[in-house]
Amino acid sequence: MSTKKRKSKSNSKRPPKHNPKRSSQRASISREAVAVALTTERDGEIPMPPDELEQLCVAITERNDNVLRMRSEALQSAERLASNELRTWLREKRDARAVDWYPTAIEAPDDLARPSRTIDYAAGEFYLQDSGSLLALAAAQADTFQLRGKLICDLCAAPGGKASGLLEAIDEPYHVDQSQPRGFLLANEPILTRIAPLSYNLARTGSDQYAISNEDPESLAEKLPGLFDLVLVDAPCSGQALVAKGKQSPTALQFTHIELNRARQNRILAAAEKLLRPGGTLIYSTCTFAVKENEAQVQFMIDHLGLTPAPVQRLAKYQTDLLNPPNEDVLRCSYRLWPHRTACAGSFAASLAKPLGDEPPDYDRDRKEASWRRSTTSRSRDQSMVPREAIDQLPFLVRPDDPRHHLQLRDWIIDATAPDAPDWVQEESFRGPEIAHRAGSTWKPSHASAIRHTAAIEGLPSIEVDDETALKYLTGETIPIDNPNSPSADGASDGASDDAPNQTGWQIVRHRGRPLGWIKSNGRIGKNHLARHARMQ
Ligand SMILES: C[S@@+](CC[C@H](N)C(=O)[O-])C[C@H]1O[C@@H](n2cnc3c(N)ncnc32)[C@H](O)[C@@H]1O
Repeated sequence: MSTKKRKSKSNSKRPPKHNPKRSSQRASISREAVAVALTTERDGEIPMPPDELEQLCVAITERNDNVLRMRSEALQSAERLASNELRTWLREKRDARAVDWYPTAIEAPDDLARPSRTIDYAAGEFYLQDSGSLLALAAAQADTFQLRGKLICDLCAAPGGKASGLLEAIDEPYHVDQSQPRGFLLANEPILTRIAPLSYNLARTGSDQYAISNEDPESLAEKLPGLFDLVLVDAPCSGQALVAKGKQSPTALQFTHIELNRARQNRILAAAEKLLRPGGTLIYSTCTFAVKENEAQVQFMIDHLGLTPAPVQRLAKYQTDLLNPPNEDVLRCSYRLWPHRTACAGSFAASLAKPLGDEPPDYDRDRKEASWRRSTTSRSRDQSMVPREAIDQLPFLVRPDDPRHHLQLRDWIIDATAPDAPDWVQEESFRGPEIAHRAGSTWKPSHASAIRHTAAIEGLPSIEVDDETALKYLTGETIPIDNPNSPSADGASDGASDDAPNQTGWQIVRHRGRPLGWIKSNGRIGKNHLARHARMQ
């Protein structure tokens, strides 16, 4: 962990340095192609000075290190972290490394070589992402307490970089202070194969205040019109900012590609407007540079969807000036991060509001009439769907009578929906946080059920491990069970006497009280059941 690593800085306080070793595709992106992408019309003027355009063409192929978007609990008490490097940075030098537009994210300390290979990362203390993608979260004010208790829809959510930030924003304050209202997030992703990473990233937050849907935006808007306080459209786009990551080819700069994306974005935005309650906020973002997919879409929302600009004061210095001809309404609620100015991959975000109508729907009612207060008929019907074998095999986990969740069976997966989830989560059969699944004839606890917030896993069998054992576990190894008196998460002894046999069966591995995943113990060793995608590579 202490190996020195050269980092390119992603904070606007430090302008990027050109690193030729990182410019693998540099030769394949021409200044002309970027220029076309930046014009609103095929033959329009290039709205950026030529020398700046040149800098952009170089920067577009540079790689930047991801930053650490910290969980608020970690920021409040750095002591809970295992990494000395991170603890020191958070205690003493956090401001110097904070991302300018999203101060609860920091650049990785130089002496923390691979943040993704730390116990703290496995324990969900931070999420790694390009600092550019934090622009949309900043526009949504996800690093303040303004979103707590809100009902939010992330319409294009996979793999969940922004959805997990929104989920923390609506729910984490509750876990720090339980008098705070709880919010709820619907994370929608129309492409089925992208749901698994989305589920994992949402589960990592430890929250159960979410559901996942796999719908086309238009059909979702028909089911849930006028409900949400905030809708995020982090749209599929030509992805010009992803060229350096190798996730997009330079064809992302072609006119036809941009045009196809623009048309798709129009449809998604129209659905997003329908999902919003009057007075609600729409955050639109992309990771592309084309004006047609950015400022021109904001113009579309104002002209055709009746939305109004909702400027975000703190982002004023990132306000865009690229529109030809300029339109004040568009420019004052639209923000850009440029890779040649800030050393992130580059991104766009805009904030708009839906005007208040005459009769705002009583969206609060949906949340208040939560599932655990609803009629016993629907509750017992859903709970009875849980197979008897699942309850018999995992009696400590699959408990239909537990008021802390509402169980649902789907495709041999048992979800545990939050008790105060809105009714439509069950009615529409959206997926919730997974607690168990069937493999062959055996029911197994799911990874997500181990890594929930401490209150949700209270009372479940667990074993506390030291740094060395935690690292072993995270790389997929079997671990020794040699400490029957190890403290459980709340610091209490597990009650075993010196000569008592070690616990057997399913147990949650915890490090400093923070859950990491499951093992199955035979009393001497713990067989590793950490989900493959959660392992350190
Ligand atoms: C830019 S990515 C979203 C990234 C995500 N918000 C994050 O922060 O991790 C766009 C997502 O939109 C999804 N998508 C593709 N077509 C869509 C459509 N017609 N409607 C909504 N989403 C779509 C893609 O599958 C992709 O997961």
